[in-house]
Amino acid sequence: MRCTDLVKRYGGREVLRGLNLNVPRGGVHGLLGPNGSGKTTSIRVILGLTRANAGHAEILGQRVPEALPRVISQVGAIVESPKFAPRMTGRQNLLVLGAAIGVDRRRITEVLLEVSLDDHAEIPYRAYSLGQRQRLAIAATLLKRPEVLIFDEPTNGLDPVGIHDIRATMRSLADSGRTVLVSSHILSEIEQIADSLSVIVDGRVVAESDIESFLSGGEPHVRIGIGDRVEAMDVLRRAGWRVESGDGELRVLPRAGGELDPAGIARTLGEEGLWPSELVAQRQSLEQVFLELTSGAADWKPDPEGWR
Ligand SMILES: Nc1ncnc2c1ncn2[C@@H]1O[C@H](COP(=O)(O)OP(=O)(O)OP(=O)(O)O)[C@@H](O)[C@H]1O
Repeated sequence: MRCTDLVKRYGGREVLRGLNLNVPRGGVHGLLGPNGSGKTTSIRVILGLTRANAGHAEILGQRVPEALPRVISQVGAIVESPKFAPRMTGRQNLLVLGAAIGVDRRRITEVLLEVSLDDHAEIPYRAYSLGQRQRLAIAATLLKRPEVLIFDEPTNGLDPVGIHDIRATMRSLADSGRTVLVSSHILSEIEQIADSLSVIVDGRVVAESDIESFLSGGEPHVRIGIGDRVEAMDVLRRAGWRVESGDGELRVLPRAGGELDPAGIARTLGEEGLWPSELVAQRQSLEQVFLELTSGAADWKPDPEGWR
C-alpha cells in the first residue's frame, strides 16, 4: 500500500497534510500516531471510504478509489465495530455473511480455526468477550481470502488476554503471507507486533522504518551533508568524534560522555576548509520523541525534514 502527498480537509481544517506512506508487502506494518494525528482518516482514504482533496493512494499497485472494484476483494478491513446478530452463534453469523458473498461451510470452519474461535463457534454472539467479538470480526474479513488486512486500533478496550489473542492472530495472518496494516497510538503495542512502522504526527508521516532501526537507530546525533565525506570523516574522527557514513550523509555521534556539540563539529570541519551543505542536530531518539508527543510532556513540534 502506498499513499502519496495525501491532503484531506474537514471544513477549513487540514487533517492530512501531504501524507506519504509506504507499506511493504507481507508482514505487519504499524501506523503509529497520537490520537487525532490522522490514522483513521488515512485508512479511510486507502479504503475509499472518504476522498482525499489531493494526492492519491494505491493498494496492490492499483489506484484507489478509481480501481477499488478491482482490488476490494483482496482487502479485508475492520475500521468500525461490525454488526453481528446477538442471539446467533459465531458460526451462524459467519454463515449469513458467507452466504451473501458465496462462500461455503468449509470456509467458515477454516476462518474460525484461523482466529482460534473454533472452540466457541456454537456460543451466541452476545456471550462473547470483547476479544472474541473482535476475532469474529477478523474471521468475517477473512471469508473472501484477502491478501491485505487493515485494522484500525484493533485492541482498543480489550483486556490483556484479548489483546494477546488479537496480536497472535495478526502475527499468524502475516506469517501466512498476508500484509497486515494496523494502527495504534501505543508504541509498545506496535513494537510487539509490527515488523515495520510509519509514525504519523499531525497529518504527516514523520518517520518510516523497520522496528529495529526505529528503536535503535535513533540515537542522538548530528547529520551532515558534505561533498567530501571521506575527508570529513577522517577529520572528525581525528578530533575524537564517532562518525558513521550512510545514505549520502555522515552521522556524528557525541564523544564518549560528551555533548552533541554541532558548533564544535562545524568549527572542526571549517578549520580544515570543509564546509557542510547541511548540518542538523537530532537530539532525541525517535522513540523518545514519540513518547513525549503522546504523553504530552513536550510542547515540541517535529521538524519532519530533520529526522526522516
Ligand atoms: N468526519 C470528520 N469531520 C470533521 N473532522 C474529522 C472527521 N473525521 C476526523 N476528523 C478530525 O480529523 C483529525 C484526525 O482524525 P483521525 O480519526 O484520522 O485521527 P486518529 O489518528 O485516527 O485518532 P484516534 O486515535 O483518536 O482515532 C481529528 O482532529 C478529527 O477530529
